[in-house]
Amino acid sequence: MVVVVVVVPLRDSGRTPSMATLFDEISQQLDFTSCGEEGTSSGHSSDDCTPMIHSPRLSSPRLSSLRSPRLSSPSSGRRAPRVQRQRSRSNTLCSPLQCTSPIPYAAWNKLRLCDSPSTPKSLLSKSSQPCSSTKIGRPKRTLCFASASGNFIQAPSVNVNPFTPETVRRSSEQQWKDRCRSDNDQDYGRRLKHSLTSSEEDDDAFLPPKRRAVQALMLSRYESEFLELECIGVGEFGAVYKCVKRLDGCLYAIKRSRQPLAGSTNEQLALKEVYAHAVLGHHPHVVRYYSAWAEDDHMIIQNEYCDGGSLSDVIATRKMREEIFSEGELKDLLLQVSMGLKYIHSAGLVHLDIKPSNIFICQRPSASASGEGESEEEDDRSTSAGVIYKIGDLGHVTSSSSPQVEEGDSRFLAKEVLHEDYSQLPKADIFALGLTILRAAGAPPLPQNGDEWHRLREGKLPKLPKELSPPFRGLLQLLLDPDLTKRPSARELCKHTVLREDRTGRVAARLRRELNVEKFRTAMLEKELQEARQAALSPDQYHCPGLKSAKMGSLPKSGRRLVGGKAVRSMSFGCFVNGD
Ligand SMILES: Nc1ncnc2c1ncn2[C@@H]1O[C@H](COP(=O)(O)OP(=O)(O)OP(=O)(O)O)[C@@H](O)[C@H]1O
Ligand SMILES: [Mg+2]
Repeated sequence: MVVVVVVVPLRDSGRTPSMATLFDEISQQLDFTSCGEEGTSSGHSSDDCTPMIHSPRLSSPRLSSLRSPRLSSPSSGRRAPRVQRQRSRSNTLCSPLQCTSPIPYAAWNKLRLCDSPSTPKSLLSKSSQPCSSTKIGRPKRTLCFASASGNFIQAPSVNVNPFTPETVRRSSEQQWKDRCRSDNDQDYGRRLKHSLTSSEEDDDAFLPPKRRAVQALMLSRYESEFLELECIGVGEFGAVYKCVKRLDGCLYAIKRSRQPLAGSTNEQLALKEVYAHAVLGHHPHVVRYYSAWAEDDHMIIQNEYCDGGSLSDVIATRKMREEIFSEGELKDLLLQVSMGLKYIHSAGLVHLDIKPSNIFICQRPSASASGEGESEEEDDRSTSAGVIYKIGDLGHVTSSSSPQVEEGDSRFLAKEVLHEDYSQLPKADIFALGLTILRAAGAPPLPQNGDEWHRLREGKLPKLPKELSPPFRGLLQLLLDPDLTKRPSARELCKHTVLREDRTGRVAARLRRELNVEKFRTAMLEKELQEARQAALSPDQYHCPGLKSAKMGSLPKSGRRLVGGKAVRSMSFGCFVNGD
């Protein structure tokens, strides 16, 4: 246990020191040498104290002129002074180099002494507990920050992701408890007592309602980390920008919510999107997520940039050129999106906003498109059409077991969702996927309501510019079946023969090639073996260091290659025939 005693030598000023003078004196004695940690205990992120990442490049007129006015104004009008204010505050409180002037009394007035044996660093880890509740043997003194109202400011708490398996488990446990509570009032008191004594804290820590609102605690990370190139799309929720990350030089799609977040339903949507991305991890057919943060009361999500735009863009372009997707392309599209959906559904989630503008295209396979999340169905994807379809815009994702449904686009909405039947939500994604394929096949724009809307939900397919083969049409019909139990699951679609027949041909060709290579390799080994046997039978004819081993029935050592032994090659023995 270390007790830090601050000795304040009072100057002989000829007057009794006031509290203000005392604070000024103390502030000159204290040395804030670790701004990263102490700074955060004040409720700011470590970004508040980052003079070392302040690059002169960022403030150069050339780059600032490249920044889009969309993100830097008009909001920057509000943001700039705030950033300035935070910088100056952090300089005063944090930077060891810039702590030359005394800390103003106003700032020190916000410092309270409270009872805790913690250092500022350990305070961070205990930030969820109020200072007064810290259990200690005897009073110790340390510094906490207090807000203007006199309340202690705790380090930012952590949001609860409702989609993690642990949260889902706890959430359904809680639901079960609630059900039991209403079923059996007599039992209620006993269980309440039990839950209070045993698991109340745990539940509090895991249940979503207490999640913290998104706060703009940070500086403009967007501007300092990214160079905006262009706006690539505007959706209902946000605008999406193509950006280069200054550090790694790679392209990203950065989505920024259009409306301020705090307390709005947009905030819930934004959080849902982030939660879902974070839980889903990487899959070749789901747009990859890198990071998310709040800035100026707007959510910013950094995603993989898909260079082919959205399926909706491609449908529009093709329509203009009077081109339509071939049946092979449509099958490929259906198969790839089914793989993405299979992955999402297997994580216990549903997308609920599948439509062409939420399916993205990568022309060139990126690192994330190869190797990660591969399953047995995808091993020959590289030989298929050459584009990768990815499911994006996870703003409506919800858990299939305890759904909180925010209906997606009504044009793609399954009827059962409208009727609030959430018993088989994955099948709503399948229905929306069926309509998406029909749009790609050239179906006219879908209605938002009315008779035509209902006709589609009765399983009546629209007229297409080019007839599809009966098996494929039959499959699409199944995806739109009014009886949701008849719709195939994403898993079944991934294995469906109609979608797999092309693949089967490709796999057969690849297997034939591999078989030929293996046959050739076997022939070479047989030849090698035969010659080794011959050498063993007539040892006088051979003088070879590997002969001994050849006699013992194995290949001559000198004939073996240490590197590339399995590669197909012309064979040569490194031995000499007597007399040569
Ligand atoms: N990762 C990406 N790569 C390339 N383009 C993208 C990407 N993400 C979004 N876009 C473009 O931005 C548009 C809007 O994106 P997104 O669907 O994520 O926003 P949204 O506001 O949730 O849309 P909505 O709610 O209307 O579906 C897309 O249709 C697409 O054109
Ligand atoms: Mg969208």
